[in-house]
Amino acid sequence: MAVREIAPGVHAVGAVDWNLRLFDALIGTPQGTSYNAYVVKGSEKTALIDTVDPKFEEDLLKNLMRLGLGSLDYIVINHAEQDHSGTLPLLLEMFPAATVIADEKCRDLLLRLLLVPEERIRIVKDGEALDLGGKTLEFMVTPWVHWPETMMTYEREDGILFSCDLFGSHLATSELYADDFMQIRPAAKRYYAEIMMPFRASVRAALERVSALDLQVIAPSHGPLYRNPVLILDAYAEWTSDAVKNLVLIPYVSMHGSTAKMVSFFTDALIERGVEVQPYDLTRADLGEVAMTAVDAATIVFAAPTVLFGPHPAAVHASYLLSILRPKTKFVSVIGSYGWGGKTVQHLKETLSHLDAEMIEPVYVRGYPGGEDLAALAGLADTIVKKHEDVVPRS
Ligand SMILES: Cc1cc2nc3c(=O)[nH]c(=O)nc-3n(C[C@H](O)[C@H](O)[C@H](O)COP(=O)(O)O)c2cc1C
Repeated sequence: MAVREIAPGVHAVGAVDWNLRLFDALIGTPQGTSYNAYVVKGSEKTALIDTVDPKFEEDLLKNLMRLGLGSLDYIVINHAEQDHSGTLPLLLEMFPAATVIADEKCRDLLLRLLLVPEERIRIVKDGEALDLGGKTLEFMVTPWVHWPETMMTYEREDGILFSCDLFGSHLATSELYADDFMQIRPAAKRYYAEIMMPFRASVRAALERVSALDLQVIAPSHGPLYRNPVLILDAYAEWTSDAVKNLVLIPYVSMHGSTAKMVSFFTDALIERGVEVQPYDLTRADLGEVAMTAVDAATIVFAAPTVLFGPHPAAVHASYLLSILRPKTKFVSVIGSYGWGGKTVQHLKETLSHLDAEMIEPVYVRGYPGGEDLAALAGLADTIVKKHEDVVPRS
């Protein structure tokens, strides 16, 4: 990514990863990503805010050269994850006078993850400020806005918040700003679902602090920047709120069509009752989209057949992933088909019990669903409608 000016003396110097398709060896990134880093140059001192994934160290170094930076006084590390901190060891070699600025927990992680020499790190506390000469950096320690050590940096004079992973999106684009928010929104929501959703309470607390700032620009560490911050702040307020939609998410898998028949009937039954439904066939679904739907869904119903005495492995993977992403879903249930016996329902119930959601009695049937089985599914749809009446505001 070319060097871009955000305000006088403040530049974006990060890199775009156009081709990344899997992040953390776990989540799909169909639109690539970027690793954003920023230079803030005061009249006295110069700071680099975050670095880039080590795969892109050359891009960062070139950008620093293009800015004509002969020296760096500070390298602020908001987050110790290697996609933001990984180039630090090289930078410390190249800029021997630079001091690393980090909070205490980040210091501990930098020592362990990157073997950074302890004497190069200066610890800052929440609310502490660093004067670069006409540019003041204020540090906001926001634990569990992804990892335990996460921090944000606010540049007071220009009203720029370097929010690190908060408000990020995995989106490779040549645009510096997310001016067309509706175009960016799905990528921002996907990022929230995959990265931030497990920490909804901490994110909400951070959101309150951020909303009180005089904000001109939000500059996250992935994806485009926001120079109209209210749009992303409003979206986050909605996603992190307790409100759910009249929506049922159905992740399902079926080998020979019995569970698929149940899903098809159940989907229609919910639609007929005025409930929005989103089924995903787990053999081909993008789990990022499943997670995005889980951001709003009042109910999740897992649908899986029994394979070797337990749930089909595709359902094991997806249910475990959803249980650790911790959506605000209020109700869960299980449907599916078996041949002779096993522990599918117990297994999925146990996994889904990690969500703070009420379990509605599963409908688990032997073989291909007959009339009574379909009636039981219609009953489940009726129950869901009633449950939703209590938690979904009427429009
Ligand atoms: C590889 C394989 C393993 C199976 N293991 C079990 C099992 O351990 N217990 C059981 O009750 N049924 C088992 N079944 C039978 C299926 O659960 C049953 O046929 C079910 O109706 C399949 O649902 P589906 O058509 O949605 O795939 C197995 C089927 C297959 C293909």
